[in-house]
Amino acid sequence: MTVTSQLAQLVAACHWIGQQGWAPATGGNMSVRGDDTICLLSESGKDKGSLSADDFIEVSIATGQAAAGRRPSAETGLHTLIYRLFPDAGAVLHTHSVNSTVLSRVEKGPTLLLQGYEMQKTLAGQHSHLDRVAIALFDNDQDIDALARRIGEYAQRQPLRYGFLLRGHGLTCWGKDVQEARRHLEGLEFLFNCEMQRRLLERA
Ligand SMILES: CSC[C@@H](O)[C@@H](O)C(=O)COP(=O)(O)O
Ligand SMILES: [Zn+2]
Repeated sequence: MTVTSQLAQLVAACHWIGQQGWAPATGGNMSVRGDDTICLLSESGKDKGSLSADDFIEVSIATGQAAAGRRPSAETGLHTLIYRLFPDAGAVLHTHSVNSTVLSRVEKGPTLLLQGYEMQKTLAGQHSHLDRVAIALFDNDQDIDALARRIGEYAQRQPLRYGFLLRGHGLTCWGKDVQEARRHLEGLEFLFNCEMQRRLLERA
């Protein structure tokens, strides 16, 4: 698949994310891999629900640098980290849904455990609701380089799959291409919604 067609799919995914209410008030950022060395990343501060292909900036995966005069996402360092850690990652989606923002604060442990849900099978390689899927959770940080270092160190010690939650901030997830990243996002958001409601009802 060409980068041009992946970018067209990413733009469509951004519009869909906006319609879901998962990128309010310019929140969120999205990217697609160009090749081993560059990715195309959303420009900082734009409404991610109404982006066009021109709003994506070429960024070096090694350095996070973009061409002079354009400002890629404030969270560039998280996208480039994912492309460096996972050579198979072809697209990264970061969103600010209410469920991911709240659940990531309610869960105090290092991972959000998902088990017992048929929809776990929306995640690549998952075949049974009986298996446990652990979504990593990190405390938020305005220092993105420090946050990226912390996530990188975690990935050296234990598996980091599908995506991670930042406490009180949102979800960052990826896939081998835009289609898979979008399926992971939709599947995880569905599972977060279920988990929120289950926790609320079981408390009552
Ligand atoms: C709108 S506040 C959220 C931002 O600080 C950030 O978390 C975010 O997701 C969007 O930043 P951006 O620089 O536009 O990619
Ligand atoms: Zn964000």
